[in-house]
Parts: sequence; structure tokens; C-alpha cells
Amino acid sequence: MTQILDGKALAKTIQAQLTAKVHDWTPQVGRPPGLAVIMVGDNPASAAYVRNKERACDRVGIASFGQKLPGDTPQAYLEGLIAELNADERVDGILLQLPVPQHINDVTLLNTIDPNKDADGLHPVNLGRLVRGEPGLRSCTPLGVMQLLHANGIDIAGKQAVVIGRSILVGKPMALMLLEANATVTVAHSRTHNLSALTRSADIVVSAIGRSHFLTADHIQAGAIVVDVGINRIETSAGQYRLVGDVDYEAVSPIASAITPVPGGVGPMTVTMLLHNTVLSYCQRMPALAHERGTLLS
Ligand SMILES: Nc1nc2c(c(=O)[nH]1)N[C@@H](CN(C=O)c1ccc(C(=O)N[C@@H](CCC(=O)O)C(=O)O)cc1)CN2
Repeated sequence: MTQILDGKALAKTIQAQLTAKVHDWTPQVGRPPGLAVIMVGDNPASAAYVRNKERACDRVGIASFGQKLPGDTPQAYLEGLIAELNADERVDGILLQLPVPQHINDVTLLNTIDPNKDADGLHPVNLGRLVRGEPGLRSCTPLGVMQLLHANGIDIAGKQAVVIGRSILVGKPMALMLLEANATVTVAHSRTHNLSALTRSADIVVSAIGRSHFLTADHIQAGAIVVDVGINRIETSAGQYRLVGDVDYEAVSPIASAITPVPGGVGPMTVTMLLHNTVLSYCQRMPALAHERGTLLS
């Protein structure tokens, strides 16, 4: 029987645990944790993700300091806004929703965020901490994948893992987290030769390339663990939109020993790890919670 790695259910469990902690800690600290999500422009998918993040914050008891800005907002304004949020004591986490419009230099902006408030774990200091195996704020999607594997009892040590995709948001931190968990990791990308031979030799395949139904049964060996990070919208014959992953789920799930669905797999874990990172940053910044650090994820 193929194990379905249910991100929706795990996200619910972790969010309930975070809610209980935030409920206990808010009176001790005198304020709730705070998250500022900055969104520039009106990309409809981004707007939906930001709404989901704000709703999730509400459920858990995290205060939102969101800023939705017009698509022509100048870079200098955004740098000023991040400087203000860095200095704002009520804000524990800051996130720049990606992608940003073309005239914005997202790397410069991400580097401006205080590393101790970097809820997305994308600042060079936090990525550097990950490379060095030091504690720090970790990128939400790969952290969510690691939690999903861990919570489902999947042992990573010694396994051959292939990560498809080399983005800073997912592919590179994913490879580092799997390596940290003692997997033997290969990163594949658009220039990789003979991808299917590589993925067929893998015990764990993580796909983060953003191409619908790209990974077929030919790419997977029997018993592999398949993690689908892709979120692709395709038009149905009825003219409606449907969300699919990078993996041809119908063809691959009978072969795999475990697989994440789309929707309901990695996506809900991304949002939950953002909440986790905000609460972790709150814990690390508030002296009253010093003894609680390290108790967030079991
Ligand atoms: N600053 C960031 N920008 C972006 C990130 C990110 O982690 N940080 N990731 C993606 C978008 N994203 C979060 O921002 C995200 C995408 C999808 C989901 C999710 O829960 N998906 C659901 C389905 C939702 C739907 O029906 O549309 C699922 O897979 O079940 C959460 C977060 C790019 N930008």
C-alpha cells in the first residue's frame, strides 16, 4: 500500500500545537507574535497565498502587519519599509512574497531583512547557518518537506535522494536539509543529462521544477518516496483551472512507497512552517521565553 503523505492533516496538527503555545505565551510576553507579509503588485496566485497566510496567522493568534503595495512601488520605498519593520518591536517575522515585479531587485530586499526576523529563511545569514549545520530560521517549503517525512516515520539517513530544481526558495535548501539528515544527495536541473536514469536510482525524489505532470512512472523505481513540490495551474477541458503537481500522480502513486498529493501535500506545510518560524523568532527574541527555545517541533 502506498503511504499518502498528508500535509493538510499534519499542518492542522502542528497549527493546533502552535496555537496552544501562542495562547500560553502571549500573556507572559505582553504581546502576540507578529508577522509582516509584504506583497508588491496584484499577481492573483500570490494574493491568494498571502490571504491564506493571514488567515492562518489569525487562527494561531499571530498578529499580521501585512503591506499590500501597488506594482509600481519603488525599490527605495520597499527598502525603507523593511528598515521600519526591522525596528518594529511588535514584528518577529518579515516575508517578501515572491515573485516581485521585474523592476524590483528581490535579492537586495531579502538581504535587507534582519536575519533574526527572516521568516522565510532566505537571508544569506540563515542560508549560511544551514550550510554550516547551525541552528537558524530555515526555508519554509523544504522545512515542511522534512517535517512531513519525519512525522510519517520515513528514515532518511543513508538514502539516495535526488532533488530536481536548484532554486534558492526550494531546491538548494532542500538538498542541504536532506544532507543534514544524512542522505546522499544529488541536485538535478534543466541541464542534467539522462534525468530518468538518475531519478530511477533514487530512494527519495523531490521535484521542484514547476512543470505539470513532468515526472512519470518511467522516472521512479519501485518503492521510492516521491515528494511533489510543484504547484501548477492547468486549464481543464471545461475551461476551469485545476491545481496539479510536477508528478503524474495517477501513474506514479502505484509504484511509490510514499507520495505527497497536490493539493494537500507540501503546500499546507509551507504555510505552517512560516507560522512556526514566526513563533520561533518570537521565542528567540523574547527573554521571557528563553527556556522554551527548541520545544517547538518535536
Ligand atoms: N516569499 C515566498 N514566496 C513564495 C513562496 C514562499 O515560500 N515564500 N512559495 C510559493 C507560494 N506559496 C507561499 O508563498 C504557497 C503556495 C501554495 C500553498 C498551498 O497551500 N497550496 C495548496 C493549494 C492552494 C490552492 O488551492 O491554490 C496545496 O498545495 O494544497 C502555500 C504556499 C511562491 N512564493
